[in-house]
Amino acid sequence: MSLAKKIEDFNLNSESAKELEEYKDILLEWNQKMNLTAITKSDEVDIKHFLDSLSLFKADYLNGSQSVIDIGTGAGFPGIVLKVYNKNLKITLLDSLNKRILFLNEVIDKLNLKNIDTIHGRAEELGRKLEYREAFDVATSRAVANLSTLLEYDLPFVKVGGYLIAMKGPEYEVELEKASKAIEVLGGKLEEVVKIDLPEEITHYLVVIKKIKSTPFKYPRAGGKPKNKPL
Ligand SMILES: C[S@@+](CC[C@H](N)C(=O)[O-])C[C@H]1O[C@@H](n2cnc3c(N)ncnc32)[C@H](O)[C@@H]1O
Repeated sequence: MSLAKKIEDFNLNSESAKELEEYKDILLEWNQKMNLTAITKSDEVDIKHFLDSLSLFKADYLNGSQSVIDIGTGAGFPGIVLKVYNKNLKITLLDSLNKRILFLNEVIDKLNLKNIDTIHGRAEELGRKLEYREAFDVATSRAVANLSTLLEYDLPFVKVGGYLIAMKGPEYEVELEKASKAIEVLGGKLEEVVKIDLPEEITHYLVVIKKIKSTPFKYPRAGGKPKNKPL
């Protein structure tokens, strides 16, 4: 099945489809020299990286010109794919591993993407900086941390009235239960959970948290606490 066929639901235009093919070529080439993804078959990249990232458009939060920060973006999932699909989005890609940032800069350059930045650093440190604090309409993360930890990493970046969209597997229900205190303390409210069915019987969930009040300044906590001692 071609990429175009698999993603026909999304009405991807030919320019975006070409960009995704080029992105895949760069990803698989760089992946031979550095560890960017465990997914190395072209077809698998289409489904598990591209289609999965595009699934964020199934929820109605990214169809305008929102500012979006993708926290723990790794090789650019979902952030680069969001930009390729909706050129109006203002995207910031954040990751704590500099070699991944170098890769992302190369992709941005080769695909000639505009209005997209990269930041190298740890979410729990950058989220305390005024220039990033409550500066984004939407934060996204896939495969970065359990939900309680993720809330402390991501919600400080989100404007009041904005959203965190966490891409999760079937374990999301247990994570949500454990995260009820973190959601409240950090200024969030569960908005909805969107079920995503991908080919090959893969099911994912978008856990959407709305930011309803400012995150208290003592969060995110220092010293690895968000990860080691989740709220
Ligand atoms: C398993 S990878 C997932 C990458 C990508 N989101 C994906 O789904 O393919 C997790 C990424 O999060 C980054 N990361 C983990 N903790 C982080 C933190 N506290 N701040 C920033 N980046 C972090 C790692 O460097 C890594 O690139």
